[in-house]
Parts: sequence; C-alpha cells; structure tokens
Amino acid sequence: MARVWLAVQVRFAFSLRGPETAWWRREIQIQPEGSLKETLAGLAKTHISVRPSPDIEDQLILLHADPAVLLIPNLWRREACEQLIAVARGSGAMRQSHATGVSDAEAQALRTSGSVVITPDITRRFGAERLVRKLFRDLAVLGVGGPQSGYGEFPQVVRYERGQHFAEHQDAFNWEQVQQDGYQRQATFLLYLNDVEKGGATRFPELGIDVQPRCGQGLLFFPAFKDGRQDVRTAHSAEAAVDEKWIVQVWKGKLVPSPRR
Ligand SMILES: O=C(O)CCC(=O)C(=O)O
Ligand SMILES: [Fe+2]
Repeated sequence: MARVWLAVQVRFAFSLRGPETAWWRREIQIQPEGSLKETLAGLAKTHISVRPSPDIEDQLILLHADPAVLLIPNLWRREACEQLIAVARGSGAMRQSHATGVSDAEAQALRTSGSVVITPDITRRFGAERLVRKLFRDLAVLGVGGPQSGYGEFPQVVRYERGQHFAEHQDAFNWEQVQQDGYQRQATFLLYLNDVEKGGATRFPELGIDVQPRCGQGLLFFPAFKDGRQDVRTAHSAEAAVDEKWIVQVWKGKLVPSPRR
C-alpha cells in the first residue's frame, strides 16, 4: 500500500514541477518515515547492498521504492560539471554512441547521441584526474556495492543535441551475454551536467517517472537482480532532446559465475 502511495506522490510532484519550484523538498516531506531504510534493506536482499554515508543519506530522494530509484540533487557544483563537459568536447573523441546487444543499424536508431569514454589515457591527457576521482568517490559515498566491490566501468560522457534520444532499453545485459562474459551491471549512476528546460527527460515508463536534467543532480538505480538477471522494471529511455543535454554515467558491475568462462 505504501508503495502505491509513494508512486502516486511522485507523479504528483513531477506534474507540479515548475522551473523555480524546490519540488524535491516537498517530496522529502511527504516521504513515508523510514521508507529509505526499508528500501535499502530490501535492495540488499534482492539486488545489491547500498550503504550511503550518513551525510549523504539525508540528501537522497526516493523516487521509487521497488525497484529503487534514487535522486541526489546538487551532488556536483556547476563549475565541476562544466569542466567535465569541456574535457569531453576538447578530447576530440566524441563519437556516435554505441548500444549493447544489437546490430550497428539497430543501435543507430536506438541511440542517436554522441559519447566519449573517459579512458585513463583521456583522463591523463586532459587533466581530468580530479573529476574522475570525484565520480568514483561519489559512488563510494553513496555506498554502492560496499567496500569490497571493485568493478566499475570507465565513465562515459554523453551529449544529446536537439532531436537526439536513447529509446527504451535495459542497462543490464541479457542473460545470454552475462553467461558468456560472466559480468553484469548492478548499478547505474548517472550525473546530469547541465540544466535542461525542454526535452531530454530520463523516463522510466514502467514506474511512471520522468527525471528532468538539472546540473549536478545524480540518479541511481539498479538494473539487475543479485543473481545477475535483468530487472526489466528499470527499463528507461532518454526522451528526445530539445535543449542540448550532457550527462556522465558510470556503471558498477560484478562478476557473475558463468559456465562458459
Ligand atoms: O540520458 C539519459 O537520460 C539516460 C541515458 C541512459 O539510459 C544510458 O546511457 O544508458
Ligand atoms: Fe540506460
């Protein structure tokens, strides 16, 4: 019952959102007591253990309880967001984004943005060490995966120009691929790098959630269950951009026992 109620409140908050409204503050006030703790306890059983440090816990907004979707407003300052955009632009390495598990032609229709993987080489060449460290420190502060889990992918900066989108998809790999690679994505951490007034929302159709990009705002969700199977309820899309949109994303993964490896 509480879950249904929470989802309804989220829709309500989004529909009321205006450019100057501190809607997430209202959202905190209407969250049922203890719901974040309950959600994290449930998450540890079904998906992944997430133990946020006490100073960030207060800033987490539970957009959806099961599956858990968390929003962290004002995680990065504008200056840092702009620096990371400048690294991506300046790298000269932005390319048409890839999509996993589909042919090139399908990928081009599915995902029309441009992106650059912030490899150690790009990090070094463009002096982005501090920014990359900050991304991983944020993940650690959010307590994603606990101190023992070392598997992160290189961060990826993505730009959507007017009309570009990423159609509905799963971030977690399909079971066949997991069996083949012995690796699954367990947490998606997305950080919005600019304010987007029109278009470009991250949409979770199954959950009735639209997240409008705000500079420095983080989004955290969990695309796979503990055993490595996709949690298809976390399907999401990037709606077509009207204003230009920039994000950076990091996936935290884990090795999954595989008969073929
Ligand atoms: O751009 C967004 O809002 C979502 C991006 C996304 O889903 C992805 O890159 O996997
Ligand atoms: Fe995604």
